[in-house]
Amino acid sequence: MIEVTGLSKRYGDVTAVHGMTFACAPGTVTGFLGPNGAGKSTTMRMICGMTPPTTGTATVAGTEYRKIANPARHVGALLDPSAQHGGRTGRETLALTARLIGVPPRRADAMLDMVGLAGKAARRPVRAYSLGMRQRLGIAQALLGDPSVLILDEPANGLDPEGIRWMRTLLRGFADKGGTVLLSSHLLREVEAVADRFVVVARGRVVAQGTAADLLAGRTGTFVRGLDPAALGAALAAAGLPATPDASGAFTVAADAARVGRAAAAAGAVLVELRPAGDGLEDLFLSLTADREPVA
Ligand SMILES: Nc1ncnc2c1ncn2[C@@H]1O[C@H](COP(=O)(O)OP(=O)(O)OP(=O)(O)O)[C@@H](O)[C@H]1O
Repeated sequence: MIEVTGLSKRYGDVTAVHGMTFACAPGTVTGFLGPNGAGKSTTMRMICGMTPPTTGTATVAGTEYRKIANPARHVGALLDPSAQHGGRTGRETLALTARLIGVPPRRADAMLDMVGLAGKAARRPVRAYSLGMRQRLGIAQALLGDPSVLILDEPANGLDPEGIRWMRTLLRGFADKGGTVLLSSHLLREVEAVADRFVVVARGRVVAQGTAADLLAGRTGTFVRGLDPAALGAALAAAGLPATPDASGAFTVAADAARVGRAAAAAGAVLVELRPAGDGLEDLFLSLTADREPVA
């Protein structure tokens, strides 16, 4: 469980994070979404005890990160893949961490294998790694202590489509076994397929949170296009359905698809398109985060 309560961070006159409150439950993946500069990294750094909050609290399993004994055994974090020492090989990096956190060295090899960095890749210095390889190494490092919580800042950066799919499967499996995952991204499509819940942030504040269904509740409607726009417009009007035409002659109707379809059928209007209105998660995310100016 991750609990963030009234968390704020000011840097001089910039408020990077402003009164954020949210929680991530075991068994779930939470997508932490927001445009560049929204305050995601700062929040994750505060949860992981790397940046002190100005006000508010962040706890993992009820305890502040800094007060957890051997935190890597409870919380796996990937906050900055470029922070790894470039002169060490992937294997040395993990072996060193394994020793520091008290896990057997063979677990380092198992993790390298799991993230696809076994063999030759493990023996190359990290400075020769691509960003995607660094992300994989960072994920291996985060998992090394067999934690129950994962906090990953933009882990999909630098991963190819196969790598992104691999990561999704890994995170889903982790959560399905009872783990808690907080996963940030500035791109909805990177987290949409794996997240159970979303915390959407903009300008340092939480602007929406919940499941996709929660976020989209009340934003329903039906998009409909007829072969003859005038005939369809007349059919919708005759059925008393409120319809807004667009420039192409299609309509967004404040009614479900069945009612719209029936109205068209009753008037003999031929439909060429009938679907939920285009107010999907992506549109919602863009409209919630449209203004990218940070709060001063
Ligand atoms: N150490 C710092 N000193 C001053 N300002 C900072 C510092 N760290 C972050 N900020 C500012 O805080 C705001 C939030 O930054 P943060 O990196 O948390 O956003 P983000 O959502 O993670 O964005 P990105 O996706 O670009 O990393 C930005 O305006 C940033 O410039």
